[in-house]
Amino acid sequence: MSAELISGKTIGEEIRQSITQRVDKLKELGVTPGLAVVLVGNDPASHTYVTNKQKTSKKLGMHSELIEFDESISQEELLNTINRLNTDDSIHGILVQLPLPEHIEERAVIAAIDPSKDVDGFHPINAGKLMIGEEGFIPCTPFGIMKMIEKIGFDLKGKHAVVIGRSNIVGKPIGQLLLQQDATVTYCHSKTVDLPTITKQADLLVAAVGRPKMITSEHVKEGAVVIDVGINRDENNKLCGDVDFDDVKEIASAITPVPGGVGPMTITMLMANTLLSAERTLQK
Ligand SMILES: Nc1nc2c(c(=O)[nH]1)N[C@@H](CN(C=O)c1ccc(C(=O)N[C@@H](CCC(=O)O)C(=O)O)cc1)CN2
Repeated sequence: MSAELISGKTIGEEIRQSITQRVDKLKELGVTPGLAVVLVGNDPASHTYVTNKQKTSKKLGMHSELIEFDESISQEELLNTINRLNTDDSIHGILVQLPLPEHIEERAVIAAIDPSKDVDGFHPINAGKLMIGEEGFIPCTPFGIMKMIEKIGFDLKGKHAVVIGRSNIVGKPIGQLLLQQDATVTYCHSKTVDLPTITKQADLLVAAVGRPKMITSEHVKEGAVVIDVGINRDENNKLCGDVDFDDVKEIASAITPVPGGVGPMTITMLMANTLLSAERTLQK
């Protein structure tokens, strides 16, 4: 058996087309969605991601601002910038690219963003809203994963979903979203005993571990849907996920590739959240 490929490039493109139409409508009503991206330091991967965020937002007709700081910026200066963006009416979405340099407290920076502009969905208010099923902002990667699951028509009701990873950005929120769709959710992590016995029971397996090709066919049930959140480099410095794609594709029913799977969905859902934030200003 060879699994169906769940392409984030294709699904993302479809979603972006509908975003463009909604942006045009909003502009006719006098609101141009505005995104501010804050980048600190010189991490090459972060640089690529923020460039893509900027390019994509502009392509969709949004207003986009990139604010770059040297690695040595103080936390206070960064917080001042966030405060300014919080009160700027042309900005509907603010994000601070992670990771931040060690001398800056990530939690304090995230908490300083106005929750109504927190298009990353990382603010404690939005994390809490997600937990109790209230409308806020859904973090972009888990949001993208849910869109992919919806697109392939996989009904989560009563299914066993196993999430490997418990980060605030991916693992915890995706578990909550799967639960909201009536899946039975199990979280696994670095201290889980006998991982394959648990993952082998999964109808849907989400791997967000950060270890190249760690998940093999030994971890996967025949016919399972496999979502790979990892972005790693293999022994030949080639981009790969947490899942050994060539091995697992033989037994899964559907699988996301790396690159071209979950990653591109993250940026698309950031655009969706920015648009949503701008649309909400008309409801106030
Ligand atoms: N403030 C945030 N920081 C970070 C987030 C986030 O959602 N908000 N997530 C990641 C980085 N990230 C977006 O910021 C991101 C990562 C990967 C991709 C992507 O499209 N990956 C490609 C491969 C890219 C490559 O060639 O290296 C893929 O999987 O096809 C998009 C966005 C951490 N920081």
